Amino acid sequence: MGSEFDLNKRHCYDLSMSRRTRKPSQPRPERENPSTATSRPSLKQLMDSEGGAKVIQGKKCRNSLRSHFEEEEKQLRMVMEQGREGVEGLKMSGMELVKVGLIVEEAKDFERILKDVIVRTGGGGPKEVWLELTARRVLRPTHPHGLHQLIYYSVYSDWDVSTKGPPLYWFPSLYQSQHTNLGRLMETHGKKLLGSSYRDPISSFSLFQKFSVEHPEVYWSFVLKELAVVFHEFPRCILDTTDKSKHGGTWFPGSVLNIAECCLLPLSYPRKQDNGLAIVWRDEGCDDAPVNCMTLKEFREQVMLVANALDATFSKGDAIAIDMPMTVSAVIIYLAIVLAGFVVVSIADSFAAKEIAARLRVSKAKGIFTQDFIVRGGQKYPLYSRVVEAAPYKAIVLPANGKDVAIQLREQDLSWKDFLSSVSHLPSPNYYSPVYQPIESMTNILFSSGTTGDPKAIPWTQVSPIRSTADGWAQLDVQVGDVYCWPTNLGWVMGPSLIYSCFLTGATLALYHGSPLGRGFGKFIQDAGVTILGTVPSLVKNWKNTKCMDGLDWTKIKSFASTGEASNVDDDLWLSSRAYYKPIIECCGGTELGSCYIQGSMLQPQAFGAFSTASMTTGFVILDENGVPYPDDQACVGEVGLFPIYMGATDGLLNADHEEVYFKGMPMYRGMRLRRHGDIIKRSIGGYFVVQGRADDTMNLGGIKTSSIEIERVCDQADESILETAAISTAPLNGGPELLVIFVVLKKGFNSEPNELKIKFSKAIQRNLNPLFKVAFVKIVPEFPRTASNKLLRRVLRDQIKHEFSVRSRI
Ligand SMILES: Nc1ncnc2c1ncn2[C@@H]1O[C@H](COP(=O)(O)OP(=O)(O)OP(=O)(O)O)[C@@H](O)[C@H]1O
Repeated sequence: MGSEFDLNKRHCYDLSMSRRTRKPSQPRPERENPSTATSRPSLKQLMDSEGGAKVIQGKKCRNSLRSHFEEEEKQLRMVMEQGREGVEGLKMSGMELVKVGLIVEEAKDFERILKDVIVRTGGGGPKEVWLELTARRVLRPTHPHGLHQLIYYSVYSDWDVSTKGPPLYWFPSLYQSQHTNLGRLMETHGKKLLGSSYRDPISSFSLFQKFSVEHPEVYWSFVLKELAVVFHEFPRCILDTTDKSKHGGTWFPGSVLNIAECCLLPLSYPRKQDNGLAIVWRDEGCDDAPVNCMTLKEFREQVMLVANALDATFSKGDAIAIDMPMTVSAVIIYLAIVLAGFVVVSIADSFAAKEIAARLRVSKAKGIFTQDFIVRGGQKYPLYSRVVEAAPYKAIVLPANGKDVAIQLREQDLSWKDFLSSVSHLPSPNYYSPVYQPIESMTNILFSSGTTGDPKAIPWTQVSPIRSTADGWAQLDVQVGDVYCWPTNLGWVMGPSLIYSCFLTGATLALYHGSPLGRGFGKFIQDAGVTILGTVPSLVKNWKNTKCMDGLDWTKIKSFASTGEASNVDDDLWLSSRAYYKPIIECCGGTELGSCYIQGSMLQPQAFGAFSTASMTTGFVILDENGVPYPDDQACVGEVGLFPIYMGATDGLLNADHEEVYFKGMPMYRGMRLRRHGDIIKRSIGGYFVVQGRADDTMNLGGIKTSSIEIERVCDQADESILETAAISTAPLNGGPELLVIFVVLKKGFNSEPNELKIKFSKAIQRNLNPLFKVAFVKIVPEFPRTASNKLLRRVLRDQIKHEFSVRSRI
């Protein structure tokens, strides 16, 4: 099995192999330059300057330093040779520690601690050593990333992924697990439901997940009570499967509610008090000002004010768009639209006028909320002018800064100030009676990213928010008292999901009004005391590469989350290390599912860039090329086929044939027509999953089906000049086997020749994946085409290269 971690072996410092023995062609791992990663001098600097060495070392001279480290290394070797199995890769010298940025005294201490850890875990393997290292907080967020890399990759240097599964970096404790949302639920009901098979939340997690797939109505009846879902009329039952046209089932039939009202009401369980913190936020540029706070009561009154103003401007049932950054006002508008029985049309603020127009047309939106400008990274970008180009019927325009908009509006448009003043004559403008609707009513029209084709217009009912929140509740463990931040936009599924995940669980929503790329964002995470931080892989890459978060304290974070694209192991190592190795819960799903179908879990050990379970109540199989499912316990790679009964999944699309997109041509399994999701996933030994990309991105190289992501993982590591790669295959003009083409974006300040890279890529792919694969062509580009949500568009690269080949053939 092509192993992701084998590649990282090239990151590994086999510390028994000194620098002298490293072959020149062997790439050094990408790591922080000690001299820039820390203001402390490196050993080389110390040794180059006699004076420097004296400052740090007092009387110790170069030779005694060396002999000290040699002595320590000898002792360590003795410990490890005393018949204990130990961890070979950890035989490191103090020199190596100094090389990654520790000062000499620290290196000595560190070496001692490592030795102690090895002794204490004597007989144990890498997992035990890593667990001990993290439990003792040996590696600190302030340590240079090079040290984290050195230790992690060394600990796991001899780890065989093909027999042991991916290396694990986080392990739940029994105590911790019993205090998670899902752990508590399992402790309360586990024995009753699973009988004597139930032991504890960790050992019985998989069994409980399977139970939830087989008895979703039981699971959801429990979880509903844990969330702030208040029915105006109770459902007749949890699940009704009599309507066979609805593959996913009819959920909570007959119930009536207003899901926005559920967000706004105070409640005893989960505890939501009027004076509790609903939202904390900060504007970019005010990084030293106190964090702004809004209580639940203040928030509710604002939402109700806007709901009244909506009634004064629109007709019931209208679709109303929002195209602006995800600010406090945007969240208020979102919930006000739902509270008042209108439908939100979510449009990401990065779209061009044409894209906005397409979304307004499909949704038949009667108006749009937008801003005059977007302030991001210290720059001001026009937004209103872009929106107006898309010709909405009516725009309500908020100011990016200050009290009023800074531009001239069209005649039919309203400023935010005028919009709100339309209800100032009401006796209680801050009070609104919610519009209760059947649970299946549409509340939001979202659009998929468009990675595989035209974006789909996806209707969210009142079921979707419940499903979305429940995933966060179960797997990210969102609880009362948490401060939850995820830089995103209402135009992406994470936007609405984040709103509901906070207000239906009693957590506080944290919003940064500005760019999440810079230090200002990181300082907000620190100052707001964020406990759950959601990310996308490109953000993490940027934070790590620019080092903009160095020195900030993120240790209140109890878990991270990542979604959108496959994560990079080393970037995640960096992220997790910011908070003493907290878990990064990978989430992968779809806008049309309202949820994740695979996730990480706080009840299972976690591996970087991998998913540990199907989400609660989700069942799926992995299909081979003939559509036949692999056995559940077999390591394999194939396309996902979801079990169709799925709480929160769509049963209609506004601009495409739902049946055709998700069900037509899918195989039957145990009497069910499976639901298409389009992802290729790999299941490893131990049941961990890695997403290998979309089925459309699969390549056929010399008759062997290969995923682009697998090739990219190898190529990303092939040379230090590489920031990222994209692999596609194309049929040659004159026919024959598909050709493998690698697109490359280089790191700033690096230069490389395509032909040199071609040789390096071919060698790396042959060594790590398949000796028969050969790179046909390498193209260096300044950046990759991406969807507005930052997903790589391989289909655009495929078209580009096809065009380029055909032009060349004509010359
Ligand atoms: N953590 C993740 N790791 C890898 N891939 C992910 C992850 N999260 C999401 N994805 C990818 O994104 C997809 C879901 O994205 P979204 O719902 O926006 O639709 P899309 O499939 O990108 O767009 P469209 O259906 O329009 O082509 C997943 O099916 C998966 O391919």
